Amino acid sequence: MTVPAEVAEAFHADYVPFGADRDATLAQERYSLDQIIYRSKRTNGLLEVEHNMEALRQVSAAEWKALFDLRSGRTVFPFGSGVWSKKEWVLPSIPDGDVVSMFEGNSNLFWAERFGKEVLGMDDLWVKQCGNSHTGSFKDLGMTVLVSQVNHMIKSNKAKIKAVGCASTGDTSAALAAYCAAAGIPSVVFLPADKITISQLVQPIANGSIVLSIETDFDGCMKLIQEVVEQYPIYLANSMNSLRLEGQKTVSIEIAQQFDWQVPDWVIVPGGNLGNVYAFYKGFAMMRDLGLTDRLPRLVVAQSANANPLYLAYKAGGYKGDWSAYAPVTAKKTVASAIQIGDPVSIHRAIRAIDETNGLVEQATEEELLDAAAQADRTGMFNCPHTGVALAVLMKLRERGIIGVKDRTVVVSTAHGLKFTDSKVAYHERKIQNIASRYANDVHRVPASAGHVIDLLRARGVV
Ligand SMILES: Cc1ncc(COP(=O)(O)O)c(C=O)c1O
Ligand SMILES: N[C@@H](CCOP(=O)(O)O)C(=O)O
Repeated sequence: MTVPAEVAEAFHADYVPFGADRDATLAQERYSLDQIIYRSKRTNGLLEVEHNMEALRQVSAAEWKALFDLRSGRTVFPFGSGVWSKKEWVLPSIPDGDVVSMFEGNSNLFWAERFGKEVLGMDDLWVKQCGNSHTGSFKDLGMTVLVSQVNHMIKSNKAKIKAVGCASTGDTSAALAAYCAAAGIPSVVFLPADKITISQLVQPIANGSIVLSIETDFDGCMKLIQEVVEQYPIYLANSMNSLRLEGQKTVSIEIAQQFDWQVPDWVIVPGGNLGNVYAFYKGFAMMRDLGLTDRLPRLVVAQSANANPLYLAYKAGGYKGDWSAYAPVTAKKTVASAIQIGDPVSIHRAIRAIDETNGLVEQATEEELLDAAAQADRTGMFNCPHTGVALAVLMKLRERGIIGVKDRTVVVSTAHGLKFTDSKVAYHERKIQNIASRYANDVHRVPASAGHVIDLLRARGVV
């Protein structure tokens, strides 16, 4: 299956202000993706990548499904990538040769059979393993798109870019560093000093980034990078840049694809800077609008109780559509360090995603998220703390009967647990203050004698 050239010619995307689909006056403002611009000149709000949907409708839903199914997971560059298998819906105009891809996406949709059945009484629970990827988090999905576009702009002399930069709690920086290194483009990462894990820190170091450890928190780094990119030829790689979301939205398309083009009832996404939940919404909405699916799932944002500005606004009225109480917070320390964010850049995008999907917001305390991650690990997963937040939220929503026994539910695992071993080890060693470590598993140190070994195994009931 190929798209006829005369149809493909019309595929095109531009930047428009966020909200332009609802306000015709905003829709008049429009920029090429080859321009360096992150905010609307009129509203100062964020931008949105808008596709020529009429052109995409010239291909039927059945043809799109067949095309995506044919390409995914194969070796033809760049279409074997989970992201680039949907190239026409992502960056239709970029030449294939300018794409910087590590064949990201196509991640496992894990059937959480034991956790679902034994802990929650559910048999249709799935975990989308976005951390099983090149740099160990979902950020690869967005970064392949952003760095490809930068590569294209540099190669075709369309813009003056000397480096690509981001503020990061550790995962965006890892992805940026790797994709830039692959393309031979310099990168700069702004990291909050002592607030990311050692495994995350070593990633941009190894990939040759300029690594800044800044004496502030993530929100402080985010403000700084915005100041710097305004004045110098450094291109911004945070999800504030809507190119990132074009890649991240493909994960919802991939989930539907993995369910033979069925939409789940619920998708639970850990939220920090809040770009990802909007990317999920965009992907699901695009599939529905092009007729591949017939509905949207209900999206749940799962926040750490120590970094919960969206949750507070939801409780204060967001649940009935009144978000006026929203205010940034100062994020407190959480083991879910990648979502230790108090002033999320994509707040309005997240609100849109929740309102449009009849979604909701819930939070998890440190103990709840650590226990949930450990309990699920006992059934074969190896969860990062952010996935722990999403799992703890799922447990709460099940207990309250909001998520039903039969509901098809997807928990989004956003990073690999191996990037967060410090807190996992501390949990099992019962070394986290005020945490009971109810699901801790001890390491048994024994003398090197068969007698001691057998005594231990007997005590544990396995001999
Ligand atoms: C592992 C992990 N989970 C979840 C998130 C939250 O994603 P978002 O910032 O798009 O809400 C991030 C980054 O913010 C992350 O690195
Ligand atoms: N968790 C993120 C925070 C920045 O998010 P972004 O999606 O806006 O880049 C990280 O890993 O840095």
